[in-house]
Amino acid sequence: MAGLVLPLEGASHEVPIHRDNLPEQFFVKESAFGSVDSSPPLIPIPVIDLSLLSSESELEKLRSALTSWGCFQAIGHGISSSFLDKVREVGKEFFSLPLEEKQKCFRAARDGEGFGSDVVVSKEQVLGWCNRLNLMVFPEDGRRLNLWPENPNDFGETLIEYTKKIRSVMDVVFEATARSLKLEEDVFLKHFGEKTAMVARFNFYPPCPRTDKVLGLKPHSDKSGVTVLLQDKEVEGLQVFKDNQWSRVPTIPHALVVNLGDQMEIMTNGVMKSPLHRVTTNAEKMRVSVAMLIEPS
Ligand SMILES: O=C(O)CCC(=O)C(=O)O
Ligand SMILES: [Fe+2]
Repeated sequence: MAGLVLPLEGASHEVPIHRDNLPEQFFVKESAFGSVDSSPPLIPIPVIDLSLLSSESELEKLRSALTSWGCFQAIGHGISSSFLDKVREVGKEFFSLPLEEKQKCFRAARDGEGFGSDVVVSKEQVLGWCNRLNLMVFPEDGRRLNLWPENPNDFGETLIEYTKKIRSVMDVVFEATARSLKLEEDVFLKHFGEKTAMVARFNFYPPCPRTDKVLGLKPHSDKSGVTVLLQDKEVEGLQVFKDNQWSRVPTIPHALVVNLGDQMEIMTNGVMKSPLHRVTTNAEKMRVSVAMLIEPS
């Protein structure tokens, strides 16, 4: 529902929202997954150097990460830090445009693509403090360019370049994942080939006046095969649920967070995990992340 973009826009540009008048729909109810401000310990998710995956020890780290956490921070992926900065930057530039400009990319009701906040399906629904821009980036003939921002003017070329680079990174990860499980090297690659669907999701979390009650994204697992996430360079927020507690995912500016989605958990009969994760809010700073959701064909 496009109109719901407005309260969040107000927080960053227009009518300031005060602690006392935040709509209740944003308040998280207590759940089995603990409260919002549970100050989780910083148990870092594993870090895997993709350039070392020819070694047995790094491969074993990968296997252990995917079967216990279902996610890891990938370094040594070959994408330059300056290009990762550029990807974050075009996202930030788009989100900081006036609402009239962003409206050109608005998501229509019942459409998954375009710019907007949570799709509202029930009155009871708790809303996330997040605006998102979803765009299909692969296959090429699936791109709906009318929803792609024209401003900043290098948005499109940057996203296309990023898509290519993420596809190459994923080829390495899929091949190594298969080897780590002692399976045929192409067992995953052949499910994520030419017919793979890839969606880019730019998440934008404005500063929030009630960090104690409101989440950027509620606990969820991704429905994708695999998600590759570029976190904000400075502002932390992502948390992963493991062993009955939330762990913070520290920001490593040049790393990509790889997390498995439900379809990989199903394809591997639960040997690999699709982790539950959530995003907290920040009172002073906005946060941007860019998720690439990769679906098996
Ligand atoms: O913003 C983040 O760190 C996580 C985003 C996420 O979980 C998602 O887009 O599904
Ligand atoms: Fe997610």
